[in-house]
Amino acid sequence: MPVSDTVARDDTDAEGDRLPINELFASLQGEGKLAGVPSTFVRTSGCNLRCWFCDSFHTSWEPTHAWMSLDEIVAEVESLSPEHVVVTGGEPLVHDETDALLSALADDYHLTVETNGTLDTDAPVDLASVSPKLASSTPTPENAPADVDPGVWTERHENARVDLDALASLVEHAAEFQLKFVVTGRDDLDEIESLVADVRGVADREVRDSDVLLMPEGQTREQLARTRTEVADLAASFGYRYTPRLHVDLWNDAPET
Ligand SMILES: C[S@@+](CC[C@H](N)C(=O)[O-])C[C@H]1O[C@@H](n2cnc3c(N)ncnc32)[C@H](O)[C@@H]1O
Ligand SMILES: Nc1nc2[nH]cc(C(=O)O)c2c(=O)[nH]1
Ligand code: SF4
Ligand SMILES: [Mg+2]
Repeated sequence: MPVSDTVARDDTDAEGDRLPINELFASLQGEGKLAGVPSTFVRTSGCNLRCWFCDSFHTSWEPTHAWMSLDEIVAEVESLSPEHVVVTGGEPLVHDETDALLSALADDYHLTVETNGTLDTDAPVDLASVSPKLASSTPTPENAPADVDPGVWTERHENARVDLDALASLVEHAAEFQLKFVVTGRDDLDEIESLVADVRGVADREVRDSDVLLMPEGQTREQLARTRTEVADLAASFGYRYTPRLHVDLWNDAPET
């Protein structure tokens, strides 16, 4: 599994606000405008969507986690050396406590939030890394992960996956932003063009083509090898930016990478 299926820590009995944490580790940012930058990753568990391709199965379809207090999370982040912190999930913004975590870290770190763009935040964020989900992400009985029946999630995911107000708020609020689309093939591009036009229509901030990133779908090196050249060619022909998935190239689907 690309994220941890069992969690190597105990629930805290500390006082105060807590978050369900699937993993907390140092690595290189693998995706987006900051690809290659040493970063500490805080991965919350739990999501309001169910992408069929989710590379973090144990935060969405089958969540695992330990409950950690915000003080414990901050202390563990401090014990690792990177100046950049990436708060991800699951969907980190489903938890009210994520705002408090971001506020606690803001003075000392560059903060990236990885979000599916359906929820917004008032907390301080340096890079809003927004990955709106396309129709091609919707789970069906045919594409769902092994041993999973998507059930109500086909409709729930489809209804919830795009919220233009939340997208506008995220784009306007953070110091910097990127719109990072997971691309499965040429058919995704019409929806990306239309969604980017919609965001330009509602957001009170310029969205440049270079803020739009196309990322190949693939949880493993083998899967990425099948999608990345087509996605790179699409980025070149549409004038958008391509982002690799460096961590998959380097460490395949190992946990804590
Ligand atoms: C696991 S998600 C967590 C953050 C948030 N829930 C989201 O979807 O943006 C982290 C990043 O991985 C991307 N991702 C998930 N599964 C993927 C896959 N199979 N191929 C490529 N990117 C994937 C997401 O689109 C997102 O940019
Ligand atoms: N190395 C590395 N870079 C990443 N960038 C975004 C990630 C995520 O899961 O949100 C991620 C991840 O899981 N690992
Ligand atoms: S929104 Fe993110 S965490 Fe949730 S299922 Fe999709 S990729 Fe996974
Ligand atoms: Mg990841």
